[in-house]
Amino acid sequence: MPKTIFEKIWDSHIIYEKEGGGLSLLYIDRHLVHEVTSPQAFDGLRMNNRRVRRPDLTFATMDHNVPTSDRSLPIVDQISSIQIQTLAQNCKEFGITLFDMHSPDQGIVHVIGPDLGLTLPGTTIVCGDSHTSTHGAFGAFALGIGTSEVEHVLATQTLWMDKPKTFAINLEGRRRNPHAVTAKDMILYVIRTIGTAGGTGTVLEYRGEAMSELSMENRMTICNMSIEAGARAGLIAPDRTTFDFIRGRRYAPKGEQFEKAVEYWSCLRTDPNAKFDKSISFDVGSLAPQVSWGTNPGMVVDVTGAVPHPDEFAKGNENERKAAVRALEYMALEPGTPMTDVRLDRVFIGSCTNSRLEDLLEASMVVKGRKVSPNVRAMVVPGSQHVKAAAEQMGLDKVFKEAGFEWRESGCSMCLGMNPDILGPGERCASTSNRNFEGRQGAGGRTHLVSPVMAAAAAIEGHFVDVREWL
Ligand SMILES: CC(C)[C@H](C(=O)O)[C@@H](O)C(=O)O
Ligand code: SF4
Repeated sequence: MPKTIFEKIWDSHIIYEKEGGGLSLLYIDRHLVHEVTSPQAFDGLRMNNRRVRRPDLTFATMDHNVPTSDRSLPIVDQISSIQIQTLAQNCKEFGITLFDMHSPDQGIVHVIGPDLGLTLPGTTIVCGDSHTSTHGAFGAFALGIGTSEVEHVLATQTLWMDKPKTFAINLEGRRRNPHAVTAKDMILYVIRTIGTAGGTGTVLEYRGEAMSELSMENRMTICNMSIEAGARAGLIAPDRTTFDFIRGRRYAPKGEQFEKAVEYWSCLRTDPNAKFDKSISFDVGSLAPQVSWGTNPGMVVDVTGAVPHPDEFAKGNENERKAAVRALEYMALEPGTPMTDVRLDRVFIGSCTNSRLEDLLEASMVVKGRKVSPNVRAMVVPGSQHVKAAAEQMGLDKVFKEAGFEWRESGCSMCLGMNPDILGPGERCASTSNRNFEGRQGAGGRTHLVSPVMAAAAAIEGHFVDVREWL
């Protein structure tokens, strides 16, 4: 029977499956760990006198709570400081490799996995973090799990789960201006269309002409936000671009092993007649840069559009209309206002969605030779120390600093308010991250989700602009 790539990975990892449905037991190839969702899992192991089953398949980093300023200084916030120390102690006690705050390999968990070659096609990857879906860009089944599941995986290297359904997202056509209309715009448009619950219970497979021309960085941006469409995971079949990215990375197979792996990885594609439970098609040819106006990642318009009126949603359902009213109030926006008139206080280029080298390079091209608007405070936070070093080697730090951006150490930073980088109440921010929920970047802060080039242009102008005119 023809199979989708997801079904191939699923079938090759099943240890136990009950006839007639119910939970299945899945083998896990890679477990990534960070400081926020792991402390209770390790406590659970200790209480039951258990060890970590496969410390060699488990890797940890510190990302959510770490400051992005001078790391030789003590961490002021008590909770952050405790979480960080606890992770270090747990990794030591249980024999897990940790990339700590001072390691040259430290970074956001979903950036360092691919950086280090820990993320490989055809594998199952879990982490106590919803954006684990990022790793699906390599043709892996990668999903976020809760803390009790983290404990289960630590103890057994397996996971109980319901088999998700499959959902094909066909992205066809070619973008007219791929520098200005980015992978971020593609995924924001998908979520705007299918909604934040559109992918519930499914694994999204992104397919089509528009996907094959994307770099791995771009593919990661797309898979990263699968979770914002409500999906369990998102994935993309691996191809030459994938194999070239992996070759030579620290934990990737080497030499003959690599060639053998590529042979296997090349079979990881959906068979021609395989059936998806759902499918939808998009033409990206005329796609415009996207900007979120509300408080969930589906509340998005074209940058050339205007803040919508709640009545536009009345046809859908009353709850949507009410959500729009509340979102507009929180965001302090008037219906009908052109998006290009929305003025900003802050700009954040970073997060596991858009903090890789290519993101920073693209943004730097917009910034080069220009100055950040005097009304805006703007920062760039590379996703990992590797990204930071590579960007510095290319002189990108200078481009950003000369324009008036802050250039910081790697971590989750202002993507969420778990470290010193936060918005003040009422501050409005153009952010390259993935969530614009109320208070996400700090209590009372207002988030607009955009691509790195849009964020860069907005920093310069002090408001949104159609970046197609710049690039
Ligand atoms: C802290 C963590 C549990 C959380 C997640 O799972 O996504 C965070 O990374 C986020 O982006 O909100
Ligand atoms: S960068 Fe943001 S979305 Fe990504 S793991 Fe960190 S907090 Fe979560």
